Amino acid sequence: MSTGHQDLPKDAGAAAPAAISVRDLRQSYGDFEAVRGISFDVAPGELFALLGTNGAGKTTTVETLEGFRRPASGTVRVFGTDPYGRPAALRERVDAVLQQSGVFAELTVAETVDLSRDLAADPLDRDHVLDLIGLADKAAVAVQRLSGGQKRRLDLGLAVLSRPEALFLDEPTTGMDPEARRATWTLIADLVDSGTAVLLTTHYLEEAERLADRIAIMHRGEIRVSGTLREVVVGRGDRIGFRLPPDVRAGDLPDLPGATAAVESRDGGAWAGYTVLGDDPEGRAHRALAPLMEWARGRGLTLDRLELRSASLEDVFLGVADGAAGLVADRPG
Ligand SMILES: Nc1ncnc2c1ncn2[C@@H]1O[C@H](COP(=O)(O)OP(=O)(O)OP(=O)(O)O)[C@@H](O)[C@H]1O
Repeated sequence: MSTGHQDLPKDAGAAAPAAISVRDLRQSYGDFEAVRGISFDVAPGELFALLGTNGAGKTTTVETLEGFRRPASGTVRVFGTDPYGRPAALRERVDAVLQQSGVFAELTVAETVDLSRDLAADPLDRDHVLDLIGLADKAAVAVQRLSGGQKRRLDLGLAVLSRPEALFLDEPTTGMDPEARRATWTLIADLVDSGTAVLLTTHYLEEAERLADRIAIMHRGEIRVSGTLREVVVGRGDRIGFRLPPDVRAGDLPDLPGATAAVESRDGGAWAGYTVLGDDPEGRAHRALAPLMEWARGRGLTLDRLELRSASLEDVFLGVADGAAGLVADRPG
């Protein structure tokens, strides 16, 4: 079995040595620089989500870590080893679900699993793998007759059956229905709990919110934002919203501490929205809400559909895509 982590190279001073390490990575296709100096680490038992706009450089980064591309400059290491050329020492410890699946279309699901099991040192049982990916009833079906989502589940099963210590997942749930996606999240979370280091790319922000210990958002080859989910959303403020009461105009809305107000038309009505920023992320929403309620009480108003929420990962992502990432905390660099 290859899941023991005790023989990892020691990294003096660090609590957990990085399983995956990227430093100042640059990659080019001809004259075009697709990855422009990015750095991050992923520890054993940690899931790091690499998010980003189309063409941001995520797949290029994952392919470099997988050993398919040599860095133009900078270094990448997986368990302290240069992955370029896919050295044998890493092949037993690392697996991946890449965007292009490499399975044979004519083989059955069971034959495909068996083929991968033959290559692994201490693989999971075939039936266990099929149960994990919800394809037990498709064991005798040819891969070419699976749906797109089922093929993706098979790809994931092939990647996890070798019990990898590091796993690269490049958009692993694309094409899956919501139930299969949730089952896949459980499978991935269990792997992380067992100590696997996972690098995930996804366009499903909810997937990153559910699974990621840390997140980075790439745009045009650079990491624009990184940190824990809390760290990346906190800089974009909390949101207070309600339906603008009849006879109240934008100019009548009260000033709230640390907040800016806006009125927008939506669902055929006018809505008031405050963005609450401030040095005290834990208490700032309470401090803004209290005078708002006081104002409403003083005017005898009810604030219909009143909502208070933190900024979402989507708010942060859209800010990055707009080039407005300057508001957000913790840029590497
Ligand atoms: N083989 C290639 N030759 C030339 N340019 C390429 C090649 N592969 C990728 N690129 C370009 O490099 C940039 C980064 O591509 P990459 O696939 O890494 O992005 P991505 O973040 O994974 O995008 P997506 O979210 O759309 O999958 C894009 O502008 C892409 O057009």
